[in-house]
Amino acid sequence: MAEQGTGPRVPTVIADELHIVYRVNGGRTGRGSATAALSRIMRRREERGVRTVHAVKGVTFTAYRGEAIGLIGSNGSGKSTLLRAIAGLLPAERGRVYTDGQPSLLGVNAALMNDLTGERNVILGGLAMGMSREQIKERYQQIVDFSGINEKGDFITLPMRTYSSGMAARLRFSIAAAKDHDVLMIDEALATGDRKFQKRSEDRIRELRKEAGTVFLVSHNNKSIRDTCDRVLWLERGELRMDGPTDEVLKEYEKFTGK
Ligand SMILES: Nc1ncnc2c1ncn2[C@@H]1O[C@H](COP(=O)(O)OP(=O)(O)OP(=O)(O)O)[C@@H](O)[C@H]1O
Repeated sequence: MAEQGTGPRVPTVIADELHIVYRVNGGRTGRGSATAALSRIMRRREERGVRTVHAVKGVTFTAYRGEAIGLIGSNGSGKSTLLRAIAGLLPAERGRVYTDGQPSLLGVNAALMNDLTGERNVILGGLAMGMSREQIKERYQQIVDFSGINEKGDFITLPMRTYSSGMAARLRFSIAAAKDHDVLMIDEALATGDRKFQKRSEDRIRELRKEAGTVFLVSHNNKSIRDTCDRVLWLERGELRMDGPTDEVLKEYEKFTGK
């Protein structure tokens, strides 16, 4: 847990017995192998209805100001779903999420516009985060420098669709990191950057924590989690399997994954 100096610990996110269920209409694929088609015919009655995916099952935890919390677990274990629920983008089926302020979710799919230039996207992203035009103007150069987008030429004036996935992820992270957040949630953003950029982002995450926010980081990179987080939540099949100090949880997780 984070060392918070003096004073009581301030909760920023509370998940209380949280359940998230997706509902998928029909769920028929329309295409696929002959076996898939056959099993579709056999199951067609059930498939006409709504199918459900119970992605988060009874998760309970409290996050405090100043903590950087890693979210780990196998593919499909519910990490992104949990973050989306904390951000208020998905309704709870049962249970509740309480947050202090509006959490910002920075995902690899964060909504920037591919046809706009990097420059315009910095403005768009800044406005979307609630910054004023003046604040964006003030921090514009800092955002571009942090992203390193212009290190290999004047890319910031080109449309984002011309960026590699790593470059786009760097710009998204840089925009989000320019603001001080009460609760910042980062979904795999660091995984796509190169090592030098990862280092820079990790330093910025540490700074954001010092500025008294809470940071959540979803990553399959145990090193990133180790270098950045002091606490880890491990989800498996939608259930919270472990919640504790990074070293303890990663030790068990590495046993589980056989690393
Ligand atoms: N929009 C959706 N509609 C229906 N089911 C979904 C949707 N998004 C995710 N799921 C399902 O919810 C479960 C949890 O998915 P989620 O994306 O939260 O996992 P994750 O731990 O972030 O996975 P990964 O590590 O692969 O990114 C999975 O079974 C997935 O198939």
